[in-house]
Amino acid sequence: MTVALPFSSAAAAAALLLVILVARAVLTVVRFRRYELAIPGPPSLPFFGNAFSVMFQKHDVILDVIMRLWGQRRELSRASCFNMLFAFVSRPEDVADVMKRKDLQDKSHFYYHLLAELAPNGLIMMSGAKMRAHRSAAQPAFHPEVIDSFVEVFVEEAEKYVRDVEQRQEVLPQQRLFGFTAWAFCRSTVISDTPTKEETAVITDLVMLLRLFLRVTNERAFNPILWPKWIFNMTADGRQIQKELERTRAHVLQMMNDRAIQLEKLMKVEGADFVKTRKSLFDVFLEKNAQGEGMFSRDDITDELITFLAAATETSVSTLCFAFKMLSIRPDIQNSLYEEVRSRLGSGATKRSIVAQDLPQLQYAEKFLKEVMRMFSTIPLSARQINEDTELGGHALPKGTTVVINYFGLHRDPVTWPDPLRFDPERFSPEQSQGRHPYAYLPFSGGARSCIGYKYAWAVMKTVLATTLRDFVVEPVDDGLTDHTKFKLYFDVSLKMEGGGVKLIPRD
Ligand code: HEM
Repeated sequence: MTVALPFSSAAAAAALLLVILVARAVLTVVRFRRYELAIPGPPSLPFFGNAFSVMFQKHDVILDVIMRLWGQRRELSRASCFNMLFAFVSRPEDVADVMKRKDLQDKSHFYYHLLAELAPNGLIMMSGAKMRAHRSAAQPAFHPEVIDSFVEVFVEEAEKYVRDVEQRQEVLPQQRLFGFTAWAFCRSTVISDTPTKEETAVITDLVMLLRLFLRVTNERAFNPILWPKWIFNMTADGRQIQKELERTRAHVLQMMNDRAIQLEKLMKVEGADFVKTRKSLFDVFLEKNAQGEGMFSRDDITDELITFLAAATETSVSTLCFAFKMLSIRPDIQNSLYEEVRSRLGSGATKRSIVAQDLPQLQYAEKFLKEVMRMFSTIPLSARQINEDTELGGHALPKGTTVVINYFGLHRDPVTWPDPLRFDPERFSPEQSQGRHPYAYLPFSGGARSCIGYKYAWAVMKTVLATTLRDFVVEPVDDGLTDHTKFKLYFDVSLKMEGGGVKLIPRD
């Protein structure tokens, strides 16, 4: 028999429940605050933490705010926001600890869970056994010998790109560098033959979508109202991304399916060793799919194509844009670099294209690009997830904390880099590099989650830089940006600057 509670008893039960819930919430806030305040950091409020400093900012000021509040701190420091704890590390010793520890290899939920909406099964977001399987399958495609075999394609694309710039005589636009890197990537790792019209359209759409997605994701990461997907999908950007993503994914999947059929035919004609000798990244993935390996479904491979294309283009283009801008305002450096290029590739009627053997000889180009990536850390920040209560940099950190690796701060740390805002490629001469902490310079991150494509990136960047300098003088545009310490920097995953155009004046 059920007994109806009199109203007053129901109200008392509800009130008790409410008290318990409030008490639990208060205890959570108090416990969190104890952890938080034990770590040095800028002033913060209970529960809200630093939300009012960082959240709801426009995307082009977030980096400034972060660097102002946390960038100058060498010791591990904390940020917080709605009871989420963030630990910033920027000292080589602490960064080394993060890179080496097995329990700190998973990417953070914060930020990365938004990136994951682009390609949830891509390597950047993966963890555990699947991540290791994908990395080890991809690794052979980035072997130095394989990369050397791609240089011909990089050169063809670079020559195409310089001719294009020559004809149009325009300010060097990012868009062209995106075209160059995207095609160099696709022709070397996805589609071996001359791309069809349909493939061209798919890749062009994908590059446009990536640009939009990364810009919008950065804004969204710092706007909690847009964190729930269903709210974001109601915004104009959200609707556009959803629509474009569905369409583009379907086309990429179709491209994969076509390639799988083509591959099957080629393997019948050329034997099972076909993939082994070619080692194109996506052929290796497709072969694993054909062998029934569960970790390589066609959906996984589609996500990998999107992930690798984003990782390869976004970073290389950002670095190259800073490189060209620096050359335009530092004629002394440009002259040294040109001398190196001329001594290998010649000039005027006797000039030739770059070949793989030239790349290791471009030593000054290497020092210059290293200094570009130090001064303008291509990826200024990345983040890992703490899955169990732990200790880092002498501080207790609870499960759920996000560790933010501050490469931007690491690369401008005055202890490692005296006069850090001075731009000087000679910092990377063998003499000056001696004794430097091995984790003081990490443009490609480090440890088990380091950049898998770094050797590839070197080859692409050196090829396009040398080919451009062989044919053009890089000159500044009339934008008043003559001092690199005054560049207005911001990030949307990779570092960018406002403006940044240069003029390319033909040498001959
Ligand atoms: C200048 C060029 C490049 C720079 C500065 C760069 C930098 C980085 C950094 C810092 C990370 C770690 C990101 C994180 O921890 O979330 C990373 C990861 C990655 N990069 Fe690169 N990258 C470059 C070019 C490339 C290229 C050309 C490719 C492929 C062809 C590539 C593929 C990847 C992939 C797949 C990952 C994820 C690895 C993992 O999470 O296990 N990157 N890159």
